Amino acid sequence: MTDTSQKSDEEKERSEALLKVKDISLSFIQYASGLRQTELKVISNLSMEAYSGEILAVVGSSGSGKSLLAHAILGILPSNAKLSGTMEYNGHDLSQKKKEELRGKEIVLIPQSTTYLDPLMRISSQVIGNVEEKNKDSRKKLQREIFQKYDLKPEVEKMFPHELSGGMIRRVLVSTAVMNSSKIVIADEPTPGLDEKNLNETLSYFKDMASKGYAVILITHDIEAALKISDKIAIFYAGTILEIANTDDFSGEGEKLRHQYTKALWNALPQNKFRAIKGHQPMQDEVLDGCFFYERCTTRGEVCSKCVPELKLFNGGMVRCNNVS
Ligand SMILES: Nc1ncnc2c1ncn2[C@@H]1O[C@H](COP(=O)(O)OP(=O)(O)OP(=O)(O)O)[C@@H](O)[C@H]1O
Ligand code: NI
Repeated sequence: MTDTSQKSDEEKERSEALLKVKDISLSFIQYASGLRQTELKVISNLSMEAYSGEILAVVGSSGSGKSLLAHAILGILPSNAKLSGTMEYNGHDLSQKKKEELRGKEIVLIPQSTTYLDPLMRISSQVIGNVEEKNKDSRKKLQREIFQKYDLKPEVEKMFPHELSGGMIRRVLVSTAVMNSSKIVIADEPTPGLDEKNLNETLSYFKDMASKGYAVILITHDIEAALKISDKIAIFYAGTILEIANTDDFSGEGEKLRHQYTKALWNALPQNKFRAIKGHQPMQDEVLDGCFFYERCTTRGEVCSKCVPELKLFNGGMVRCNNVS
C-alpha cells in the first residue's frame, strides 16, 4: 500500500491521467526475400493511463514489447517502426514533436541498457545536461545534493560511465530524472538480477519519486518486485494489455483478479506453490483473429476464436476477456 492508493475512488476519478495511451499498435516492416514486404506486429491495440503520484507497473515476459512501448511514448522508435493510435499528455495531444520537446525533461526514461549513457562524457556533464552559463552553478549545486541523497560520492562526478558499477549507473540515471524535475519517469527493467538489498533500494527510489508527485511507469518482468511498490499492475501479453489490476487484488488465490492469465501468474509465484500454466505466448508472426490468450484459456468460447475482446472496466480494474461481465 502506498499513500496514494489510500485516495478515495471519488478523488481518483476527479484527478485526470497525466498520460493517456489510446489504442496504439506498432509494427515493423520487414523485407523478406526479393521485394516481398512483411509486417511484424509487436504491439496491438494497447491502452493505458499513468497518474501523478502513482506507480504503474507494466509486467510482461521477455520480447513482449515492453521496451518498445516505452520508446513509443518517448518518440524514439527505429525508423522502420509503424505506430498508430494516439497519446495525450496533460490533456493535450502528444505528437512526435511534443515528445521531442518533453523528452529528457518532463518525460524521462531510465533505460534498460546502461549503454544509453555517453561513454565519452563525464558523469556530471551527463546529469546536468546542456544549460546556460548563468544557471551552471545552481545546477551543479543541485546535482551535488541529489548525488549525496543517492549515495554517489563527489569523485563520481568526474568519472566516465565505464568506471561505474551497475548499481552506481542506475543511481546516476535516477539522479538525472530527479535533476530535470520531470513529471513522468519510465524505468525500463531497472532491477535485473539485483540482490534483495539492492532491489529494495532501487525500488525505494521510485516510491520516493511517486510520493513527490511523479507518475512512474515501472517496466519489469519481475511481478514480485512490481507488487512491492506499485499501485496498479498492467499485465502485458503478446504485445497488448490483458488486465490492469490494483496491486491489492493480488491476494489469496487471486479471486479478485480478472483475467485467467493474471491469476496464473499470481499462482506461479513461489509463495503460491509455483503452479505453472501450460503453453506459451503467441509468436509475433502468428496471425491471430481472436483473443490472444485463446490457446491457453480453459474457459474459451466460440466467439473467443473470432473476435479480440476490448479492454473494458470490470470490478475497479480493466480486463480484456469475453467471459467476464
Ligand atoms: N528494430 C526492430 N525491428 C524488428 N523487430 C524489432 C525491433 N526492435 C524490437 N523488435 C522486436 O520486438 C519485440 C519486442 O521487443 P521489446 O524490446 O519491446 O521487448 P521487451 O518486452 O522489452 O523484452 P525484454 O524483457 O527482453 O526487454 C522483440 O521480439 C523484438 O524482436
Ligand atoms: Ni525490454
